[in-house]
Amino acid sequence: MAVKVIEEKCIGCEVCVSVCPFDAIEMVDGKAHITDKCTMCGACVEECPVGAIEKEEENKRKVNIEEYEGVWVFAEQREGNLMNVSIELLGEGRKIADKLNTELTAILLGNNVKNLADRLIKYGADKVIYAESPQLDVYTTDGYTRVICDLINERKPEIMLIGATNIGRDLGPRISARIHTGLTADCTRLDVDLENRRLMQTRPAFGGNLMATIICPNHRPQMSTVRPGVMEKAKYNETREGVVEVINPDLKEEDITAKVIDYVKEKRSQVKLEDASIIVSGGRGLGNPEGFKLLKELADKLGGVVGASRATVDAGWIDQSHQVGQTGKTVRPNLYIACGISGAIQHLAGMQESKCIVAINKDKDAPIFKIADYGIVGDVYEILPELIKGLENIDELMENA
Ligand SMILES: Cc1cc2nc3c(=O)[nH]c(=O)nc-3n(C[C@H](O)[C@H](O)[C@H](O)COP(=O)(O)OP(=O)(O)OC[C@H]3O[C@@H](n4cnc5c(N)ncnc54)[C@H](O)[C@@H]3O)c2cc1C
Repeated sequence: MAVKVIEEKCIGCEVCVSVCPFDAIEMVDGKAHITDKCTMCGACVEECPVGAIEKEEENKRKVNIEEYEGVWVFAEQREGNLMNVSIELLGEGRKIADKLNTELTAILLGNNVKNLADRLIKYGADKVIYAESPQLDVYTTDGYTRVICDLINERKPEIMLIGATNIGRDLGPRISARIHTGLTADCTRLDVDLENRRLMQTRPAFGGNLMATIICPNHRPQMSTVRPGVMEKAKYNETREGVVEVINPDLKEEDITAKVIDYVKEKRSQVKLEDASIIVSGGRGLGNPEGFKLLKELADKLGGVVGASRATVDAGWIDQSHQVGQTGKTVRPNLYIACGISGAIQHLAGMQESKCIVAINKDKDAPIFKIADYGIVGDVYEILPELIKGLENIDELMENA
C-alpha cells in the first residue's frame, strides 16, 4: 500500500499539507508531493477536497525484481562498537552472496566510526557503504530509516539482513513499509532457492509450534531480521580487501523528530548467556528456586553461567535475563547441560545449536533426550552433587590421566 498524488487532479490548495500529522507532504511546483516521511495513515486521502490523493493497492506496485542485485547487511554499531549480530549476519550473508554469485555489502551508519569499515571487510564484506553524519551519531528511527531507504531505492539490493536487536526490530519494519516490500521478522534460519533467487526465511510460527518458511516473491529487497546468536559468526580474515564508499547524507537536525538526551543503563545484573561457552540450565524439574544454587555451583566449577527455562522464569525462581529459548536468548555454547528441562520446542529453539548437549531428567522419555549428545536418567538432586564432587578432583584426575 502507498499514498499517491494524482497530479492532474491536484489544485494546489495545500489542505493535505495542513492535515498531515507527519509533515510528509510538500508542495513542488504548486502540486502536492508525498515524501518518505509518509506512514500511509490516509489522513490526506480523506481530506483532499478534489479526490486527488489515493492509496495505491499492493498489486499495482509490482517491481521489476531483475533490477535488484546483491546482499546487504545492516552493520549495527553502538558507541563505535560493532554488535555481535552484525558479524553473525556477515557470516550468513557471505554464504548467501556466494550461492547467488553476487556481492556482499555492509551498510554502516554513524559519525566518526569509519574505522569499523575495515573490520567489516575483514569479516567478509566485499564492500562497505558508510553513511557519515552528526545526525547519525546515535540511532534514531527517522535518520536511519531515511538514509537506508534512499540507498535501497537508488541501488536496489535483492536481499537485506538486519539483526533482530531492539534497534533492528524498530528499523526493519519501518524500512520495509517505506519501500513497500515484505519483512520476515525474527528468523532463525536462512537459505536460498537458487533457481528463483528467493530467500527462504524460516522462523517459529503459531506460538512456536511449527517452523514456517516464508518467501517474498514479488517485491525487493527480500528483508529479514535475524535473531542474535542463531547464526555462526564470520571468521576474521586479516588479508581480506574490499571497497569502502563514504557518503554524507543531507540530514539536518530538524529532520530528526526524536532527540536522544541520555542513555540510562539498566541496573539489574545481566548474564551474558550469548557469549558463554558453558551453560548449566535449570528447568521446572528443580522443584524450587533453591535448585539454582546447585546449578550455580556447578557452573562456577566449570567456568560457565546459569541458564533457565521459561517455566522457572515465569515461576519467579530466576531473572528473565537467564531465559533460553524462543522468547529468551538464543545460545550456541560448547557445552549445554539441561537439568530438569523437558525439551519443549520453544526451549530447543534457543539451544539446539549447542555443540554438546547433556540432559539430566528423571523421565527417560523426556523430549530433551532426542537432541542430547549425552543423557542421564535420574534425579537432578542425586546427579548434580555427584558431578560437583567429581569436579573437585578434576585436576588430580587430569594429571593422572
Ligand atoms: C509462545 C511461547 C514461547 C515460549 N518461549 C519459551 C522460551 O523462550 N524458553 C522456554 O524454556 N520455554 C518457552 N516456552 C514454554 C515451553 O513451551 C515450556 O512450557 C517450557 O520450556 C517448560 O519448561 P521446563 O522444561 O522447565 O518444564 P517442564 O516442561 O515442566 O519440564 C520439567 C522436566 O523436569 C523433569 N523433572 C522433574 N523433576 C525432576 C528431578 N527431580 N530430576 C530430574 N528431572 C526432573 C520432568 O521429567 C520434566 O521433563 C514458550 C511457550 C510459548 C507458548
